[in-house]
Amino acid sequence: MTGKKPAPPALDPSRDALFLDFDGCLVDIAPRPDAVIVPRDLPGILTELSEALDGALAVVSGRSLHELERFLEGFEGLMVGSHGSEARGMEPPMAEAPQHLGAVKEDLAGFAQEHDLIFEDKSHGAAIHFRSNPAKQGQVEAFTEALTERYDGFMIQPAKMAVEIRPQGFSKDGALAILSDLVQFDGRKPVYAGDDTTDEPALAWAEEHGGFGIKVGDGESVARYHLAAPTNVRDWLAAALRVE
Ligand SMILES: O=P(O)(O)OC[C@H]1O[C@H](O[C@H]2O[C@H](CO)[C@@H](O)[C@H](O)[C@H]2O)[C@H](O)[C@@H](O)[C@@H]1O
Repeated sequence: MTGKKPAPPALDPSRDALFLDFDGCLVDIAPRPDAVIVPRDLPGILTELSEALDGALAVVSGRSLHELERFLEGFEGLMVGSHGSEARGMEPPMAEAPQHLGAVKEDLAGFAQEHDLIFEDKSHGAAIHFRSNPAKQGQVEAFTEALTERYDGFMIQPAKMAVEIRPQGFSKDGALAILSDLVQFDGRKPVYAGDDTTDEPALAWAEEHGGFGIKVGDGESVARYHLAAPTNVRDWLAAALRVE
């Protein structure tokens, strides 16, 4: 169990590279995607840390890039969105929105409306959230599965009380590999913090590339370290600045 795993060692800004998931890692999970509460000092902490790491810090999220930019307004550092297909501060992994995206969104939005569920419109995909009615999970899964069979180039991304449809061929660990080729990451030890199954390949990537992973919250993980909640992650980040 992750609960038995230790807390991570202090971040070393002179040697580490830091990759941070957003939902469930930097901010608490909320009842709806638009209801997350971003602590006022978070963009400032990320900015200071990014400077301390000479730019070797990136937020890596399943969120659309424009949503991340809105939530973290004031932080101008590296960001990867849409589960690795969008980025700011590096070459965007996916140059254009996927073909058939409009049709996929239209079908998903219609399904969500019909079943009184939340539809999340995303830059390269979309999500249906069933947190308000978990009994709908099976229907959401069947519908989204059928959509990915109808439209080439998309895949299912299971999420916390949601199912997402996103483009094939992109991933958070793939984004870490691209980021690591940037000069500011050269020779640094990758440290990745994340809470969800979507973060596991990136946590594994950090472990396999000389660094370590930090699993946030409950659940099995390949990460060797553990923090219980986003507040503990933010404390860990702030502690690294106090040492500076
Ligand atoms: O990669 P992440 O930064 O962890 O983003 C993953 C998905 O997070 C969001 O959904 C989740 O958080 C919501 C707000 O707390 C919550 O209401 C929902 O149930 C969770 O699944 C976001 O809406 C997605 O777009 C992200 O891909």
